[in-house]
Amino acid sequence: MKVSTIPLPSPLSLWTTVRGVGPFNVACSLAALWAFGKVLRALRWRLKTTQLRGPPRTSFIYGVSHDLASSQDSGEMYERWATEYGVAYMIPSVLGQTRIVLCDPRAIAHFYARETWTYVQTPLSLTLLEASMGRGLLWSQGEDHKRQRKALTPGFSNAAIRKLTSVFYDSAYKAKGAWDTAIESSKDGDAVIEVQNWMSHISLDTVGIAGFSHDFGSLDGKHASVTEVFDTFGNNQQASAVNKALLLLASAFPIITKIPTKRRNLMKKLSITMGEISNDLLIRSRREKDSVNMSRREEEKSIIGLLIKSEGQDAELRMSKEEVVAQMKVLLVAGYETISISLTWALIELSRHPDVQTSLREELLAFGADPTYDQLKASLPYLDAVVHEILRLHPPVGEFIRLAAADDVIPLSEPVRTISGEMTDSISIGKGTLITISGAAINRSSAIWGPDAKEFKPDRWLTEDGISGKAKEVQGHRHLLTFVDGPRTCLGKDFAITEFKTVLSVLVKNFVFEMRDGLDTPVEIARGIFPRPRVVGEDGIGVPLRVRRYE
Ligand code: HEM
Repeated sequence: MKVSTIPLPSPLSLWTTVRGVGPFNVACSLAALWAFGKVLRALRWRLKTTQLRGPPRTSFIYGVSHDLASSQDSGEMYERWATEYGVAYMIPSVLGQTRIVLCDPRAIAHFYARETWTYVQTPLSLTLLEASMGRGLLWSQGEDHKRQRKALTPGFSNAAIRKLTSVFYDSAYKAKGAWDTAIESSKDGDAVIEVQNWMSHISLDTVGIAGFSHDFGSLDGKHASVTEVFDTFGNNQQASAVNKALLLLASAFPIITKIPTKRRNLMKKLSITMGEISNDLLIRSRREKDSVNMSRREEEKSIIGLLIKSEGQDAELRMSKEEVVAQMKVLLVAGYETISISLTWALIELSRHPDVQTSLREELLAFGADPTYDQLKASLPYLDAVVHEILRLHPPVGEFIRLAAADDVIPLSEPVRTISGEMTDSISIGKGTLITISGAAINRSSAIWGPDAKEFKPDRWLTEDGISGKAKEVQGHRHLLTFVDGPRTCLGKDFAITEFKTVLSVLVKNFVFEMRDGLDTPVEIARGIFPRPRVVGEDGIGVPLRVRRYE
């Protein structure tokens, strides 16, 4: 039998055809193909995804994203919508995109169990994370994330943090020394101290020494280039309307992040500065690792020491030099801003609640000596309660958006009404769905934490009934989403809580804090890399407190 073959066009004939058709027609055909693909994907998404109710768009272009981005408390908006539309709902986002918001403990637990595999970073997050920190732990997903996390984990073990506790105390006592001097030189016996700046110095020097055996010296008044860049972000509050619009539109078109805006230039500067610091530290630590001097070798117990070790024999955990540098950037960003924000909020809330401040001081003074790592964990219940109440009310990172990389079905603990009016106790998620979880909304939800959810009440942590039944359904450290949950749960959680407790205990034992302009001084949210508190009317991220010695 004769098999007829269809002759393939030669490259030359193809080129001739393309030339004949003309570039305009080729461009039109490609655009039509792209649009067709988009329509097909949208149709598939509609078929595969439960269509839920939700708030109407307030802007044709941004949906409700602009309202959320400019709100002082997006958590409150998410909570209000949950009351109206149920524990899972849809919000209109930029350029016709839709996001599903989960406010249900069962759904959230299901979601976090599938993080980095079914639910992954959005293209915009990937672009921004890579530009600022490289392809480190926060950027990686799936198997790659698992490998990187395994290599870093020993640096955060209980034994490792127990050893680092003295570093936390050293930073706290340096700040105490400087504040003593400031108070002594004032004739009124007190001083107005801009505490946010000091909390940043404490957290930067601590993460430098504990993470890489590098003293940034910011508590000794040294200028650290990394703080300059972070501060520029913090002081860059009045981002122009154009910049804000570009950032929002970038969620639909990540390529927009390549436009050289002021924010992008700052991100670039941040990356270069952190890259330089990381490189210097890497070279020094390698030199020390090779040194025959045993006391030097002991420094390998710092987080970077362990990272560098992972460059060695164990092929499974092997990381490239770029990855090691990226992890150092991740540690700097994760360990610097978050703790500094939490400590600042703690000093604000203690100034607003003098009774809580007094009770905390009484517990610390009754305890006597500076508590050890194990005592900080188990022997100071009121300190523990204050710290967790701050972490609940003021999570430094309040909201996460992820993309479904595969179809899924998410179970709910209570049914919700769909757009067509039926009740459902699970929602189908089509590949490509954007999912939002607001830790701030869940941590402060009255439906979950009870009617006093918005109040600063450390006592709730002291009794079994202080935490309501619904809150107990929230999975995550102490039923909070502050450190999230699942494979991406904060690796530095024990580091963070120990540092938080150490610094707070030294400061509250030795000083009394008051809002400079009275108990009711309003505090607002200023937007830097992370949202930070700021006393209304202050420049940048100023939080001035009146501080006197406790005698
Ligand atoms: C109050 C302080 C802190 C809070 C509230 C916090 C919160 C978080 C959150 C929410 C994440 C998840 C990020 C995401 O999924 O995109 C995270 C991840 C991470 N945090 Fe923290 N963090 C704190 C302090 C620290 C400190 C002090 C360190 C290190 C010294 C640290 C190291 C990390 C690392 C390495 C990750 C990445 C984990 C992964 O992707 O597997 N964090 N943190």
